[in-house]
Amino acid sequence: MNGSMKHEDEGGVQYGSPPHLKKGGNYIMEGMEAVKSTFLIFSMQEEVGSLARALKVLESHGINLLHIESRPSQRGSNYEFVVECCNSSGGNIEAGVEELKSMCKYFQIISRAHRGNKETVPWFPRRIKELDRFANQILSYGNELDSDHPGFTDPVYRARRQQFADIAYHYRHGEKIPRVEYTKSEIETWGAVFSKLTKLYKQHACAEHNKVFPLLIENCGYREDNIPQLQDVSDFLKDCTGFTLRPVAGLLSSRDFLAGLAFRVFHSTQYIRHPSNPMYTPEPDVCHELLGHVPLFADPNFAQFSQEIGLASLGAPDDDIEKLATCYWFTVEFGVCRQNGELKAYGAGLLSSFGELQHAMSDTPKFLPFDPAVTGITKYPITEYQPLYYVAESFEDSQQKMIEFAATIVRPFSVRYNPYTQSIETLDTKLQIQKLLRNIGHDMKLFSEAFFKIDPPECIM
Ligand SMILES: C[C@H](O)[C@H](O)[C@H]1CNc2nc(N)[nH]c(=O)c2N1
Ligand SMILES: N[C@@H](Cc1ccccc1)C(=O)O
Ligand SMILES: [Fe+2]
Repeated sequence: MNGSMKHEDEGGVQYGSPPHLKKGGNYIMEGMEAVKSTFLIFSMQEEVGSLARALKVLESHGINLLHIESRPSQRGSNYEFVVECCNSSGGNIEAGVEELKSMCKYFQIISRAHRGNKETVPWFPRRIKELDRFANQILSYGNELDSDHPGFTDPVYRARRQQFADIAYHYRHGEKIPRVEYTKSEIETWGAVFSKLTKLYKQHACAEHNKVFPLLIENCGYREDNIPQLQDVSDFLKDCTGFTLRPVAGLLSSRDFLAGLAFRVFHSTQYIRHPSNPMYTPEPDVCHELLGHVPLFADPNFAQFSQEIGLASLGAPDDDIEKLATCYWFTVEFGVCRQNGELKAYGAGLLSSFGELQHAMSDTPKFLPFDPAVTGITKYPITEYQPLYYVAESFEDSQQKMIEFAATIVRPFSVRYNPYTQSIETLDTKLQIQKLLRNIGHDMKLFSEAFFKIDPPECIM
């Protein structure tokens, strides 16, 4: 990966803390935090000339303004302002904030630099476009990840990876994902993975995965001799569940990755694993995303489940993100469930690695029942087969338990995704809740109308 992109040790949370990772090399810590800007979201008591007055206050404290926007407020007052600022020129954000706060009806601070500051909510994207900010916040080999990976020392492979990284860095929300012409050797690697896995799926994949897979063959060019294009897969998912793909250069921090899910956006790598070891790779690659994850994102229940996990993560404290990410790891990435009395794989990391799938379906590893309270604090390795898997009673059961666990995360507000504006609404006023109730009223009316049109009324579930 780009050698100039250093990830500093921010003293961040240890995610998973596998023992073989270097110190400071947290698996999925809080990204690079390239720009530690702070977002102030507020509405003023007096409307006339209010933004100008607010900006004057900030300027008088020497605060650098990076971006300003005004929108109709969802909270009932006329306008809401969002000001992105930073301290870099020796200004004093704290003092500026104190003064501004006293003039405001509503005031919230979100910041990447939230640690140790009780009043600051960890930064999260509020509009889908803000996912563009994740582009260069990835973890890379030689830094956070072990460098004993064959692809790390192969200069041809490194150069190719750089091309893919460039696509991801330059990608902006709303653009088509660039099509890639894969080389003969890359297609061979894909072919080896594809043919081996599709044979194993029949016996070892969960029913949900097996159900969707033929659709991907029909619609998205899933074939042994073809690596599907991310844009085609994204278009297909959009039709099924509204999920879309975004190219990403590598592993994102848990916080960023989960935030994408809140918008029904899945960050997908586009490069393929090193040809020396098709049966297992320690990093996500296009095989992992397309064969492991994508089939389930086409399932409406799973899509909703994923979005709920994403929404639960927004603005959550670091230790909750860590638990959520660990549960995500042991379910969506490496989950095993019981179907008709047999163990089946539903985790994407199993469904994309024929080495680990066979390992997981043997009696070598340990199996324990999935329980978020226990699972959420379990340590796990990331660059080798899992020694332990958590077994769900069913696929639905693990989703249900995860949702219940997510509900225990404490935040001063609730969040809701508005699909029309593709933005996150934080719900913290009566007016917003009244509006929500009105919407539910409309839905109920539609529901009863439709119900009575069905003659004779059939079972509605
Ligand atoms: C949320 C949890 O940490 C999970 O394993 C994430 C982390 N970051 C990621 N980043 C990318 N690009 N792809 C992934 O599948 C993941 N998985
Ligand atoms: N080990 C998986 C890829 C992966 C890496 C890291 C996390 C999850 C999955 C494979 O070989 O397909
Ligand atoms: Fe994954």
